[in-house]
Amino acid sequence: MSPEALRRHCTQLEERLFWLETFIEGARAGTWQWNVQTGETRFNALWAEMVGYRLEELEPVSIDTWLSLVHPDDLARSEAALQAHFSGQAAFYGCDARMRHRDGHWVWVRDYGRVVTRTPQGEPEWVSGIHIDISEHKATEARLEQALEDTRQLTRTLERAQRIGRLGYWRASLKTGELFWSDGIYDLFGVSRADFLPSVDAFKARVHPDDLAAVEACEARAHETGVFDIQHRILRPDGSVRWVHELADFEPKGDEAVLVGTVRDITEQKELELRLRELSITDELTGLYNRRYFMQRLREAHGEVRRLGRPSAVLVFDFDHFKVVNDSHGHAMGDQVLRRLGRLLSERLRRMDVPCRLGGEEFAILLPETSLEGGLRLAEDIRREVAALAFSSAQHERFHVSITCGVAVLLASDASGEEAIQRADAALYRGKHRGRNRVVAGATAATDSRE
Ligand SMILES: Nc1nc2c(ncn2[C@@H]2O[C@H](COP(=O)(O)OP(=O)(O)OP(=O)(O)O)[C@@H](O)[C@H]2O)c(=O)[nH]1
Repeated sequence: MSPEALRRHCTQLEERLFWLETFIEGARAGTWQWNVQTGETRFNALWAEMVGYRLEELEPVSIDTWLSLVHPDDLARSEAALQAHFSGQAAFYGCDARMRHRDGHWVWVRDYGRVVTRTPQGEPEWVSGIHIDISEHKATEARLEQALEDTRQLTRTLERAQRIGRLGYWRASLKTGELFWSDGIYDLFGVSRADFLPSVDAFKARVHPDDLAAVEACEARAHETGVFDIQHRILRPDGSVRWVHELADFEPKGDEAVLVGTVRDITEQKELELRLRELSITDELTGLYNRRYFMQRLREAHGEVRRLGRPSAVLVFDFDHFKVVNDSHGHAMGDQVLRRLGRLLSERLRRMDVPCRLGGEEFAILLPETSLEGGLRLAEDIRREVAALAFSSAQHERFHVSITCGVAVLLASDASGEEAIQRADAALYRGKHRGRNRVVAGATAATDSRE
């Protein structure tokens, strides 16, 4: 090489060295070189600075300098990474390790390196690498990990609390129909995460058909009131029915209508509530409605007659000579007769009819959408069927019973529904006088002549 070429080459080398140093400084990288065979080691000033020393203070440096500063728990990892590289398994050596700072705290370094020369036998000889201080990054990572763990813990607590409270939470986009369910809701709906993809439509398909209109009305109302609050039934795939309470409000998100809410299993509470309601309107002995409920329905029916002209009839009847039944066959037998009548009425009347035990051995039936003629026909049927019942006393004596029944219709001109009861009662009284076991029509505006 000519002296001129040599000078150019040297200048180029110097230039490259200069730039290399700027890269290293810019990266705040500590550099190391290590002769694996002799243990000779070289560090740059930044390597020492990273752990709070000036390079001179660490002299004489060797591989032991590194070994004395690295965290004992990280040594094995570093050793394994080195071996992986030496054996050719890994193209580079790379390991995160802690080094003790002069102040006593630990500095996290990312350590990269690679074999530069090998012995004629192929053993690694010179290895070089760099240290980058990643303490800040590690601290952020630790904070993130802690935050993640806190979130996991919170989620576990939330899920547990929800399980205990039989509560699930959901998020529905009414615009796209997308729906998110928490785990608890899958259990509540009796479906598995694997086979069921929640969506607003899929949810509605699980709502009890009788409650769907109410759920949709509640959804429509929610757009105005901002609140979605409804109790309804759901049908599970196994055919069972559960009651749920949904409570939600809107979360404004772009132009999407997003409802966020909770769902709670209230089946037991609802069944108890329905049972209590049933008990509060039922006569214990006969299973028919009680007087209080009957009067309430009578008021409603009277309102409908007035407002809509919808006709309703009432039957009032009691047993004939019931005292004799009690006296001859015992009070328990009398009760049995009353229960049998309860069964007969429950079996033969329409769902909309309201049979009730007014008290003692006196009964009434409200027949919505029924004329006087219709009421009289039904009363006659019941009278006949009661008369056909055969009872057998404890002493095996067979006996029959009969009823006398008064029938009246609710009139728009009545001040209250009770006036119809009074007319039916008056007809019943006349029936008793005429010899019992009969049906008598009460007065109506059109049939006053029957009085
Ligand atoms: N076993 C039983 N008897 C009852 C019950 N409530 C009322 N009674 C009886 O029903 C009878 C009603 O008697 P009365 O009002 O004189 O009427 P009745 O004997 O049916 O005679 P008429 O109605 O005039 O045909 C009384 O003996 C009551 O004790 C009840 O819950 N169970």
